[in-house]
Amino acid sequence: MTTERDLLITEVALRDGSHAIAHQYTVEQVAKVAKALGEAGVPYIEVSHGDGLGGSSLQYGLSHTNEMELIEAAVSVSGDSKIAVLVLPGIGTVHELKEAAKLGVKMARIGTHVTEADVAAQHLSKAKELGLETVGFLMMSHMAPVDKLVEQAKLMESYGADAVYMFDSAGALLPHQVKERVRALRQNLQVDVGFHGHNNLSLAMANTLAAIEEGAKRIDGSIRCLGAGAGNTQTEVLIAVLEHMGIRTGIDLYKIMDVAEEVIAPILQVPQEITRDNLVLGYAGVYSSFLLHAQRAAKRFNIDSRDVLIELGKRKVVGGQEDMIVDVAAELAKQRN
Ligand SMILES: C[C@H](O)CC(=O)C(=O)O
Ligand SMILES: [Mn+2]
Repeated sequence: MTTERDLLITEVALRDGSHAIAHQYTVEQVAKVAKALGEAGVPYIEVSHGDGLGGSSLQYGLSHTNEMELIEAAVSVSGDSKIAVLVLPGIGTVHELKEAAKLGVKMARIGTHVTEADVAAQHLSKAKELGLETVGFLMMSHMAPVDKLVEQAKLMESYGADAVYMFDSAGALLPHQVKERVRALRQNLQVDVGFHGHNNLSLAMANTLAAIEEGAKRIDGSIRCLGAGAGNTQTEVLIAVLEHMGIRTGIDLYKIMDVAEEVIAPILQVPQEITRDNLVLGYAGVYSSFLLHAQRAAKRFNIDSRDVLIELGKRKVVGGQEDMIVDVAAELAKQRN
Protein backbone atom coordinates (compact mmCIF):
# COMPACT_ATOMS: atom_id res chain seq x y z
CA MET A 1 0.00 0.00 0.00
CA THR A 2 1.42 3.43 -0.89
CA THR A 3 1.28 6.16 1.73
CA GLU A 4 -0.47 9.37 0.67
CA ARG A 5 1.77 12.36 1.34
CA ASP A 6 1.01 15.98 0.42
CA LEU A 7 4.43 17.03 1.70
CA LEU A 8 7.75 15.22 1.95
CA ILE A 9 9.45 15.61 5.31
CA THR A 10 13.15 15.04 5.79
CA GLU A 11 14.25 14.43 9.37
CA VAL A 12 17.64 16.06 9.92
CA ALA A 13 18.40 15.35 13.60
CA LEU A 14 20.96 12.71 12.65
CA ARG A 15 22.84 15.28 10.55
CA ASP A 16 22.02 18.88 11.59
CA GLY A 17 21.69 17.61 15.18
CA SER A 18 25.24 16.36 14.94
CA HIS A 19 26.39 20.01 15.32
CA ALA A 20 24.50 20.29 18.61
CA ILE A 21 26.24 17.26 20.12
CA ALA A 22 29.69 18.08 18.69
CA HIS A 23 29.41 15.17 16.19
CA GLN A 24 29.45 12.53 18.93
CA TYR A 25 26.76 10.17 17.59
CA THR A 26 27.36 6.49 18.20
CA VAL A 27 26.23 3.57 16.03
CA GLU A 28 23.79 2.50 18.77
CA GLN A 29 22.17 5.94 18.95
CA VAL A 30 21.84 6.30 15.19
CA ALA A 31 20.41 2.79 14.79
CA LYS A 32 17.86 3.37 17.54
CA VAL A 33 16.76 6.75 16.15
CA ALA A 34 16.64 5.60 12.50
CA LYS A 35 14.61 2.48 13.39
CA ALA A 36 12.10 4.52 15.40
CA LEU A 37 11.80 7.17 12.66
CA GLY A 38 11.27 4.43 10.08
CA GLU A 39 8.49 2.92 12.20
CA ALA A 40 6.87 6.35 12.51
CA GLY A 41 6.73 6.64 8.69
CA VAL A 42 9.27 9.42 8.11
CA PRO A 43 10.04 9.32 4.36
CA TYR A 44 13.63 10.63 4.45
CA ILE A 45 16.23 10.54 7.22
CA GLU A 46 19.46 12.46 6.73
CA VAL A 47 22.58 10.92 8.26
CA SER A 48 26.08 12.46 7.98
CA HIS A 49 28.56 14.57 9.90
CA GLY A 50 26.92 17.96 10.59
CA ASP A 51 28.93 19.50 7.75
CA GLY A 52 28.19 16.58 5.48
CA LEU A 53 30.25 13.66 4.23
CA GLY A 54 33.93 14.16 4.94
CA GLY A 55 33.20 16.81 7.55
CA SER A 56 35.09 15.09 10.37
CA SER A 57 38.18 17.29 10.76
CA LEU A 58 39.83 19.76 13.12
CA GLN A 59 38.22 22.59 11.12
CA TYR A 60 34.64 21.34 11.44
CA GLY A 61 34.83 19.02 14.45
CA LEU A 62 35.99 15.42 14.71
CA SER A 63 33.29 12.76 14.68
CA HIS A 64 33.09 10.15 17.42
CA THR A 65 32.30 7.46 14.83
CA ASN A 66 33.08 7.17 11.13
CA GLU A 67 29.94 8.41 9.36
CA MET A 68 29.95 5.45 6.95
CA GLU A 69 29.36 3.17 9.95
CA LEU A 70 26.51 5.43 11.05
CA ILE A 71 25.01 5.40 7.56
CA GLU A 72 25.32 1.62 7.28
CA ALA A 73 23.57 1.19 10.63
CA ALA A 74 20.76 3.59 9.64
CA VAL A 75 20.20 1.89 6.28
CA SER A 76 19.96 -1.54 7.93
CA VAL A 77 17.11 -0.60 10.30
CA SER A 78 15.15 2.20 8.64
CA GLY A 79 12.62 0.01 6.80
CA ASP A 80 10.74 1.97 4.12
CA SER A 81 12.39 5.27 5.07
CA LYS A 82 15.12 6.40 2.70
CA ILE A 83 18.48 7.47 4.03
CA ALA A 84 19.82 10.77 2.66
CA VAL A 85 23.31 12.19 2.94
CA LEU A 86 24.52 15.77 2.88
CA VAL A 87 27.46 16.79 0.72
CA LEU A 88 29.08 20.22 0.71
CA PRO A 89 31.36 20.30 -2.36
CA GLY A 90 34.87 21.09 -1.18
CA ILE A 91 34.33 19.11 2.02
CA GLY A 92 32.66 15.96 0.72
CA THR A 93 33.98 14.43 -2.48
CA VAL A 94 32.53 12.18 -5.15
CA HIS A 95 34.53 9.35 -3.55
CA GLU A 96 32.46 9.58 -0.34
CA LEU A 97 29.26 9.93 -2.33
CA LYS A 98 30.01 6.64 -4.12
CA GLU A 99 30.77 4.93 -0.82
CA ALA A 100 27.46 6.14 0.64
CA ALA A 101 25.55 4.98 -2.46
CA LYS A 102 27.12 1.51 -2.11
CA LEU A 103 25.83 1.36 1.46
CA GLY A 104 22.24 1.89 0.26
CA VAL A 105 21.74 5.65 0.57
CA LYS A 106 18.91 6.81 -1.71
CA MET A 107 19.20 10.59 -1.72
CA ALA A 108 22.10 13.04 -2.00
CA ARG A 109 21.58 16.60 -0.78
CA ILE A 110 24.22 18.85 -2.27
CA GLY A 111 24.55 22.25 -0.58
CA THR A 112 26.43 25.43 -1.33
CA HIS A 113 26.50 28.97 -0.02
CA VAL A 114 23.60 30.88 -1.59
CA THR A 115 25.81 32.58 -4.19
CA GLU A 116 27.98 29.56 -5.08
CA ALA A 117 25.63 27.07 -6.77
CA ASP A 118 28.07 26.44 -9.62
CA VAL A 119 30.32 24.35 -7.39
CA ALA A 120 27.50 21.79 -7.07
CA ALA A 121 27.38 20.81 -10.76
CA GLN A 122 29.76 17.87 -10.58
CA HIS A 123 28.34 16.43 -7.36
CA LEU A 124 24.75 16.69 -8.57
CA SER A 125 25.47 14.98 -11.88
CA LYS A 126 27.54 12.27 -10.19
CA ALA A 127 24.76 11.62 -7.69
CA LYS A 128 22.34 11.22 -10.61
CA GLU A 129 24.71 8.79 -12.33
CA LEU A 130 24.76 6.77 -9.12
CA GLY A 131 20.97 6.52 -9.33
CA LEU A 132 20.31 8.76 -6.34
CA GLU A 133 17.46 11.20 -5.89
CA THR A 134 19.04 14.64 -5.72
CA VAL A 135 18.38 17.82 -3.79
CA GLY A 136 20.29 21.05 -4.31
CA PHE A 137 20.23 23.50 -1.46
CA LEU A 138 21.28 27.07 -0.99
CA MET A 139 22.54 27.94 2.47
CA MET A 140 22.41 31.28 4.30
CA SER A 141 19.65 32.39 1.95
CA HIS A 142 19.07 35.58 3.99
CA MET A 143 22.38 36.89 2.59
CA ALA A 144 21.20 37.20 -1.01
CA PRO A 145 18.45 39.23 -2.63
CA VAL A 146 15.54 37.31 -4.11
CA ASP A 147 16.72 37.57 -7.74
CA LYS A 148 20.13 36.15 -6.82
CA LEU A 149 18.51 33.27 -4.95
CA VAL A 150 16.37 32.48 -8.00
CA GLU A 151 19.36 32.67 -10.36
CA GLN A 152 21.31 30.23 -8.17
CA ALA A 153 18.35 27.89 -7.73
CA LYS A 154 17.93 27.72 -11.50
CA LEU A 155 21.57 26.66 -11.78
CA MET A 156 20.92 23.84 -9.28
CA GLU A 157 17.91 22.77 -11.35
CA SER A 158 19.96 22.86 -14.56
CA TYR A 159 22.55 20.54 -12.94
CA GLY A 160 19.86 17.91 -12.36
CA ALA A 161 18.51 18.61 -8.86
CA ASP A 162 15.11 16.94 -8.38
CA ALA A 163 14.25 19.60 -5.81
CA VAL A 164 15.83 22.86 -4.70
CA TYR A 165 15.69 24.04 -1.10
CA MET A 166 16.32 27.42 0.42
CA PHE A 167 18.06 27.06 3.78
CA ASP A 168 17.58 29.71 6.45
CA SER A 169 20.84 28.53 8.01
CA ALA A 170 21.05 31.39 10.50
CA GLY A 171 17.37 31.37 11.44
CA ALA A 172 17.41 35.04 10.47
CA LEU A 173 14.52 35.31 8.02
CA LEU A 174 11.07 36.65 8.87
CA PRO A 175 7.91 34.99 7.53
CA HIS A 176 7.23 37.63 4.87
CA GLN A 177 10.78 37.21 3.57
CA VAL A 178 10.35 33.44 3.36
CA LYS A 179 7.09 33.90 1.50
CA GLU A 180 8.65 36.27 -1.02
CA ARG A 181 11.54 33.90 -1.64
CA VAL A 182 9.52 30.70 -1.94
CA ARG A 183 6.99 32.43 -4.21
CA ALA A 184 9.79 33.55 -6.55
CA LEU A 185 11.36 30.09 -6.54
CA ARG A 186 8.02 28.47 -7.35
CA GLN A 187 7.44 30.92 -10.21
CA ASN A 188 10.83 30.19 -11.74
CA LEU A 189 11.49 26.48 -11.15
CA GLN A 190 9.88 23.34 -12.55
CA VAL A 191 11.14 21.12 -9.73
CA ASP A 192 9.87 20.95 -6.14
CA VAL A 193 10.85 23.76 -3.78
CA GLY A 194 11.91 22.95 -0.21
CA PHE A 195 12.50 24.87 3.01
CA HIS A 196 14.90 24.29 5.92
CA GLY A 197 14.58 26.65 8.88
CA HIS A 198 16.35 27.29 12.18
CA ASN A 199 14.54 28.40 15.30
CA ASN A 200 16.95 31.02 16.64
CA LEU A 201 14.31 33.77 16.51
CA SER A 202 11.50 31.36 17.40
CA LEU A 203 10.25 31.61 13.81
CA ALA A 204 11.03 28.17 12.38
CA MET A 205 7.41 27.02 12.54
CA ALA A 206 5.97 30.31 11.26
CA ASN A 207 8.53 30.37 8.45
CA THR A 208 7.80 26.76 7.56
CA LEU A 209 4.07 27.45 7.36
CA ALA A 210 4.79 30.52 5.23
CA ALA A 211 6.85 28.34 2.88
CA ILE A 212 4.08 25.73 2.70
CA GLU A 213 1.49 28.40 1.99
CA GLU A 214 3.60 29.48 -1.00
CA GLY A 215 3.76 25.91 -2.28
CA ALA A 216 6.93 24.40 -0.78
CA LYS A 217 6.55 20.64 -1.06
CA ARG A 218 9.61 19.50 0.87
CA ILE A 219 10.27 20.47 4.45
CA ASP A 220 13.09 19.68 6.88
CA GLY A 221 12.44 19.17 10.54
CA SER A 222 14.48 18.12 13.54
CA ILE A 223 12.80 16.08 16.17
CA ARG A 224 12.91 17.74 19.61
CA CYS A 225 14.68 20.61 17.76
CA LEU A 226 17.89 18.56 17.62
CA GLY A 227 19.71 20.76 15.13
CA ALA A 228 22.37 23.48 15.12
CA GLY A 229 21.70 26.61 17.21
CA ALA A 230 18.17 26.42 18.59
CA GLY A 231 17.50 23.59 16.16
CA ASN A 232 15.13 23.39 13.22
CA THR A 233 11.37 23.27 12.83
CA GLN A 234 10.40 20.77 15.52
CA THR A 235 9.27 17.70 13.58
CA GLU A 236 6.72 16.24 15.97
CA VAL A 237 5.10 19.65 16.49
CA LEU A 238 5.02 20.24 12.74
CA ILE A 239 3.25 16.91 12.18
CA ALA A 240 0.56 17.90 14.71
CA VAL A 241 0.12 21.33 13.10
CA LEU A 242 -0.08 19.85 9.60
CA GLU A 243 -2.71 17.35 10.77
CA HIS A 244 -4.83 20.29 11.93
CA MET A 245 -4.37 21.84 8.49
CA GLY A 246 -5.43 18.63 6.75
CA ILE A 247 -1.98 18.19 5.17
CA ARG A 248 -0.91 14.55 4.94
CA THR A 249 2.71 13.66 5.70
CA GLY A 250 2.30 9.90 6.20
CA ILE A 251 3.96 10.25 9.63
CA ASP A 252 2.22 8.78 12.67
CA LEU A 253 1.74 11.54 15.26
CA TYR A 254 1.81 9.38 18.40
CA LYS A 255 4.83 7.43 17.17
CA ILE A 256 6.82 10.56 16.28
CA MET A 257 6.00 12.08 19.68
CA ASP A 258 7.26 8.89 21.33
CA VAL A 259 10.51 9.04 19.36
CA ALA A 260 11.02 12.63 20.57
CA GLU A 261 10.33 11.80 24.21
CA GLU A 262 11.84 8.35 24.58
CA VAL A 263 14.67 8.19 22.03
CA ILE A 264 15.84 11.75 21.34
CA ALA A 265 15.46 13.45 24.73
CA PRO A 266 18.04 11.12 26.37
CA ILE A 267 20.59 12.01 23.65
CA LEU A 268 20.40 15.75 24.24
CA GLN A 269 23.41 17.07 26.16
CA VAL A 270 21.42 20.19 27.09
CA PRO A 271 17.78 21.00 26.24
CA GLN A 272 17.38 22.67 22.85
CA GLU A 273 16.34 26.15 23.90
CA ILE A 274 16.59 29.67 22.55
CA THR A 275 19.48 30.66 24.76
CA ARG A 276 21.04 34.12 24.46
CA ASP A 277 23.71 32.80 22.09
CA ASN A 278 21.12 31.08 19.88
CA LEU A 279 19.08 34.26 19.80
CA VAL A 280 22.15 36.22 18.70
CA LEU A 281 22.73 33.74 15.83
CA GLY A 282 19.35 34.70 14.39
CA TYR A 283 19.62 38.37 15.28
CA ALA A 284 23.08 38.78 13.73
CA GLY A 285 22.48 36.39 10.81
CA VAL A 286 25.23 33.94 11.75
CA TYR A 287 25.46 30.34 10.51
CA SER A 288 23.88 28.19 13.23
CA SER A 289 26.65 25.62 13.14
CA PHE A 290 29.13 28.26 14.35
CA LEU A 291 27.58 28.17 17.83
CA LEU A 292 29.84 25.70 19.63
CA HIS A 293 32.94 26.95 17.78
CA ALA A 294 32.18 30.54 18.89
CA GLN A 295 31.47 29.50 22.47
CA ARG A 296 34.76 27.62 22.67
CA ALA A 297 36.70 30.55 21.17
CA ALA A 298 35.05 33.04 23.54
CA LYS A 299 35.94 30.86 26.53
CA ARG A 300 39.52 30.53 25.35
CA PHE A 301 39.96 34.32 25.08
CA ASN A 302 37.74 35.12 28.07
CA ILE A 303 35.26 37.29 26.17
CA ASP A 304 31.47 37.31 25.72
CA SER A 305 30.41 34.77 23.05
CA ARG A 306 27.71 37.21 21.92
CA ASP A 307 30.39 39.71 20.91
CA VAL A 308 32.10 37.06 18.81
CA LEU A 309 28.82 36.16 17.09
CA ILE A 310 27.89 39.79 16.44
CA GLU A 311 31.30 40.44 14.89
CA LEU A 312 31.03 37.31 12.71
CA GLY A 313 27.66 38.61 11.51
CA LYS A 314 29.16 42.04 10.70
CA ARG A 315 31.96 40.40 8.73
CA LYS A 316 29.49 38.17 6.87
CA VAL A 317 31.51 35.06 7.63
CA VAL A 318 30.04 31.97 5.96
CA GLY A 319 30.26 28.17 6.19
CA GLY A 320 33.77 26.94 5.43
CA GLN A 321 35.33 29.90 7.25
CA GLU A 322 35.22 28.28 10.70
CA ASP A 323 38.90 29.17 11.24
CA MET A 324 37.89 32.86 11.21
CA ILE A 325 36.00 32.34 14.47
CA VAL A 326 39.19 31.97 16.48
CA ASP A 327 40.75 34.92 14.61
CA VAL A 328 37.79 37.13 15.46
CA ALA A 329 37.84 36.11 19.13
CA ALA A 330 41.60 36.74 19.35
CA GLU A 331 41.20 40.18 17.76
CA LEU A 332 38.37 41.16 20.08
CA ALA A 333 40.37 40.03 23.11
CA LYS A 334 43.37 42.08 21.94
CA GLN A 335 41.23 45.19 21.47
CA ARG A 336 40.02 44.84 25.07
CA ASN A 337 43.52 44.69 26.57
C1 LIG B 1 26.29 22.36 6.72
C2 LIG B 1 25.11 23.09 7.30
O1 LIG B 1 24.96 22.76 8.64
C3 LIG B 1 23.87 22.85 6.47
C4 LIG B 1 22.65 23.33 7.18
O2 LIG B 1 21.95 22.57 7.81
C5 LIG B 1 22.32 24.75 7.14
O3 LIG B 1 22.96 25.52 6.39
O4 LIG B 1 21.37 25.12 7.85
MN1 LIG C 1 20.64 23.53 9.22
